[in-house]
Amino acid sequence: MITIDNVTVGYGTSGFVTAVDGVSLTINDNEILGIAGESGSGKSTLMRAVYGDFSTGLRIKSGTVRGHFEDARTGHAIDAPSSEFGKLWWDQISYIPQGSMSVLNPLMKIEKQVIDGLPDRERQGGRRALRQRIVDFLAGFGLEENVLNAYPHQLSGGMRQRVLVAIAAFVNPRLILADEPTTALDVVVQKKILLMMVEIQRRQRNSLVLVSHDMGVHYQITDRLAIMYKGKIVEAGPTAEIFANPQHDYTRNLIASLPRLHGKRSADVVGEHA
Ligand SMILES: Nc1ncnc2c1ncn2[C@@H]1O[C@H](COP(=O)(O)OP(=O)(O)OP(=O)(O)O)[C@@H](O)[C@H]1O
Repeated sequence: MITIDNVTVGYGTSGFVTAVDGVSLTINDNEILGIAGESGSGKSTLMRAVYGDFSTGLRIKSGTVRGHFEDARTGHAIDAPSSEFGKLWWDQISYIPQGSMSVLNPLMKIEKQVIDGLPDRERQGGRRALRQRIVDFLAGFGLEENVLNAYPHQLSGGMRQRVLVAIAAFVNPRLILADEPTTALDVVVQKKILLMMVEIQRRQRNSLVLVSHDMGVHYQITDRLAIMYKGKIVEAGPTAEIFANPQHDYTRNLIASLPRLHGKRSADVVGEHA
């Protein structure tokens, strides 16, 4: 679905500060791919490059990020570099950035933000019908209709985060990029939201890339895992294999820093809640 080939990404117009250094990685159809690594290792930068968001001064210095999708309406293959991904936002790719409060407009009610953010075609059946579809969809996330009438500050952090996940999933994109979607939340709420994301992925059979520094989260829900260290991917592979046989010292340290692996892998966890 996405091929990242030897990509070097950084910031700056006059100078260039490297944040991601010669990374190659594939995002496959129908998988949950985890990206782990310490703060500043380049995880968010890699996500922005994969999303094709160059608004932060981000620049791909060398290498390529290419997407391979299928147009849901025509069935035609779409093959594009990340500089053209803006056209694929919503339909094919959606993004849940870090920090719900910084993403949601504090001065605007949720309803307006959700509806205004959707592509025009979603509004073709009329605003009322769309609103009802959103209400039904939010119900699946344990969110009641009155959430739509609220301003972001009137919701808890967990509710805001669920709203963001719901918006990202509503139009059934083929790829959802989630950058630390639950980091600021307590573990109970975190678990609920992650389960929701796993359930969406299993239902929509799309791809979810989950950035988290929490190896426990990766152990529980990801199929494959890439470990970043100082701008590079130091190892990548099936999550179970990386936990069973970590190759890199940094990965070994990350795993050793976990207090105890007491969780179950996603199939069991989701099964319990099905
Ligand atoms: N908008 C920006 N302008 C300039 N430099 C940036 C910008 N965003 C990130 N960087 C730099 O790029 C490097 C990688 O940052 P990035 O946010 O991608 O790491 P991260 O692994 O996601 O960290 P965290 O876990 O703290 O979010 C860091 O040195 C950071 O200072």
